Amino acid sequence: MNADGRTRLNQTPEWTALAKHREELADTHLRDLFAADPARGTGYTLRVGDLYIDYSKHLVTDETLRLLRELAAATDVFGLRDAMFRGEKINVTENRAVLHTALRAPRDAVIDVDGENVVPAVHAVLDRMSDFADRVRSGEWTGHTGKRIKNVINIGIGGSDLGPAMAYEVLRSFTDRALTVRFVSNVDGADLHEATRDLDPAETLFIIASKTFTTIETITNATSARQWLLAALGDEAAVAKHFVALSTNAEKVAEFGIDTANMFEFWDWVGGRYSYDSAIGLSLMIAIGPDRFREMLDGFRIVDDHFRTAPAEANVPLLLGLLGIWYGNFHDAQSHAVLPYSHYLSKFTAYLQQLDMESNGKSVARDGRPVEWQTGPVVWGTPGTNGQHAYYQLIHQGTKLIPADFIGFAEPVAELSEELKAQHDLLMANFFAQTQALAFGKTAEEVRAEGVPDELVAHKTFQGNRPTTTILARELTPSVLGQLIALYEHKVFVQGAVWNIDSFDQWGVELGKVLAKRVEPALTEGADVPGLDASTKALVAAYRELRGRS
Ligand SMILES: O=P(O)(O)OC[C@H]1O[C@](O)(CO)[C@@H](O)[C@@H]1O
Repeated sequence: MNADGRTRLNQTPEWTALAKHREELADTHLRDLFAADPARGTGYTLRVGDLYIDYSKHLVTDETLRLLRELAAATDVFGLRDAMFRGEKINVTENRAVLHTALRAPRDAVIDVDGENVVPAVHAVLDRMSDFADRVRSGEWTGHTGKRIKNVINIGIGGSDLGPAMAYEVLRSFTDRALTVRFVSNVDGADLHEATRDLDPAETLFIIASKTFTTIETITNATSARQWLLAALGDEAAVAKHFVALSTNAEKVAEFGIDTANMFEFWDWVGGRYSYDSAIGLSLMIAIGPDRFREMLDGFRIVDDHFRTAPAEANVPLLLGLLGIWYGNFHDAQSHAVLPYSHYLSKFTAYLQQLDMESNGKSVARDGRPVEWQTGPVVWGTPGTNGQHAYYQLIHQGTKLIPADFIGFAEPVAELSEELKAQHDLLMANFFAQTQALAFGKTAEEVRAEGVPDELVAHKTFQGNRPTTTILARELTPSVLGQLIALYEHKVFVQGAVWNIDSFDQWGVELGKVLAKRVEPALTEGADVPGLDASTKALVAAYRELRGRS
């Protein structure tokens, strides 16, 4: 038993039953499963909102899915889900509610945290953001010298960067093309340099995005941005027209020198990696306009409602979470690939890396005891067609099992020329061909029948049996983006709930931050930093020598 009264996951009968079932299926190939059930291609599909989900190419039977759902029931995934939606403090190590779902709740919803309904505050901030975004977009909000704002630079890192940066890329064809929108995250000065070098400070608005407003990378970049602005405009008063803040920490925002009247608030019950539909999305809202931002929120809500109400057999986030558990815990899969067949989704997987790996990269259970089971996978991937010519070889014929999500759209983006739209069928032909090849492979007999010489048959054989989920939507819209993100948010939730870990803290990033602060004086002043290990000490000495400092 755990301290929280739960039987340890790997000692539950449901876990043992899955392990046994896995052995029974060891010799079953996807070819067998499809041969045994001609309706599998349509039967193993679900819909949520505008998303068509095909999970037929997974190494599962009805019995597998039943056993996985029993594991979810035994670990009370839906109980924890309801607690999350109710605003209970399920982030146990930080004693916080987890309420990103309140960010897209309708105006009349009531969600209490510590006895207070948070929904009116959410909508008040959304309304302020909308007003501000409209003023920037229309040119009513000008810079200090009266020039129109033409450039928006979001300075933030992690959850204060990846979400809006990803969504801006995804929805680029919906953006105001007259605006230049850039994202600076890296404390490497090159990032800010490249983002500002061709811009006029008088036309540039900086959005400083930081939940805590203490993150050193962001504060350092924001300070440099202010110097860049003031070097050109020479008047401290210019900051008020060129800097706004997105944060939970009004005190630190004021300390930095941004008027809190120019601050857009969010709350400690919004995790950084779950925050781009909060005030953190301001740069995106300026780019696409408030209406499209709200369409995106509607998309999130469609999947929230589905996750909250759909029965286990039809619940897509539950299914996707459980499939990941099937491979990670019962097939030793170490990673999960996300492979979008859309150029606009080029930053999608990078965003999911934080969402998934910062949430579920944990090795102690909620009761503080070490887990004895695998938790979150390594999430990776890039747009599919490029990946085909790079790392797909390993997915097809390597020794590792890599479950993958394929995401594609029936329609090309509306603004493409007819000629470029005509390329879409080729893109999607690749999309469908890849999951077929991964699932069914090519047998030695089929290779031989093509007249391939004996010595090459093994090389040209594809084992197949590589599992994939296909997620297909008609077109890439703000709503569909919201649906996709909520789908992955809740999938990550399901897995954390089964593994009994706290998916909403991130203590693992702290040590490096503390050490960086300690090491810096060793680099700059040659200070003798206590506690530096021999390797790091030698590296610091080499660095100083290379910089001519010793
Ligand atoms: O928004 P903040 O407070 O600057 O934090 C940025 C990021 O840093 C982290 O705390 C750790 O990397 C993330 O969880 C967060 O998204």
